[in-house]
Amino acid sequence: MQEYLLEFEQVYYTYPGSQQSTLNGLSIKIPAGKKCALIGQNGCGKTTLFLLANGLYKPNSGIVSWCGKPLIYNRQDLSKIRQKVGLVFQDPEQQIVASTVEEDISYGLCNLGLPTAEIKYRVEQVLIEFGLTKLADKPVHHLSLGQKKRVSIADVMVLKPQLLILDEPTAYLDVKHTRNLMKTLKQIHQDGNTLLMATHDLDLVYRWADWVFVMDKGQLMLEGTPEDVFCQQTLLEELELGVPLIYEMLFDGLSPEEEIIIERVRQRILKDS
Ligand SMILES: Nc1ncnc2c1ncn2[C@@H]1O[C@H](COP(=O)(O)OP(=O)(O)OP(=O)(O)O)[C@@H](O)[C@H]1O
Repeated sequence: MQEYLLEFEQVYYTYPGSQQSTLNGLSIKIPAGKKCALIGQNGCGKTTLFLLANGLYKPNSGIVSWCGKPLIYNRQDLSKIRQKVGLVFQDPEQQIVASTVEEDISYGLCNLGLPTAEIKYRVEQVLIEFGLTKLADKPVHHLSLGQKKRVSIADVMVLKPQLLILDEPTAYLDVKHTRNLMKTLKQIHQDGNTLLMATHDLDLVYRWADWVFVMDKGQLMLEGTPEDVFCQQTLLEELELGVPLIYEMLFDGLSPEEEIIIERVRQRILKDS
């Protein structure tokens, strides 16, 4: 039976001072062990969902649960949920707090009050895993954007979250750094973690995700495997989201011969992902 890590049930959220609610009865369940993608227009509420997911914001009404238990908004429980739900912001500058890479990665562990030897061990492991050992003593503000993104994921992964949430992780990255990042995420998933990524890159969603959520105006409109979701061309066009390039071609009225070739390409994309 499918287990769910994080669940939102009829969640409403309005930013203080705002006239309009951002989440409008959002119900969504994040399945354990999957690579989930979250798509939706700018401003539909993806980042807001993430900020409620790890307890940074509290719903005005509705329930946010972790492994079937509603979150309790006290200091102790929030500290626990923030270890289980790791949130990587779109802009690494929002996340990086210390002056060197090593200090930055150890920051969260120091806050947890772990023994020095354990902090040292875990930081060393993560530096190796993320290929950051050579950069350990480097000032963070000397790093490239791709390196900063890697550090911001390492900052979160060192806390061993069960669910890693990434807000547009490939934004502004070039092809090489996007590929490296996707390799890193593949490894994180193979290590048994659940991933939830917001992105506007539908081709990436098609290649990478095994479950897709579609949001609009603070609500969940559609969910399913990439194949099931991207078949819903009419709805996706209504939501002004479009479809991955390969589906655009398939929907484009191909000749039977062309259809066979595109279908082969589609199978190849899925095989390589
Ligand atoms: N601090 C805030 N105060 C008031 N309104 C906010 C605040 N942060 C976000 N909003 C509003 O909430 C809505 C949802 O924003 P959110 O950042 O969650 O969208 P998003 O789906 O992540 O967008 P994008 O794809 O552009 O990142 C937008 O209308 C935004 O203007």
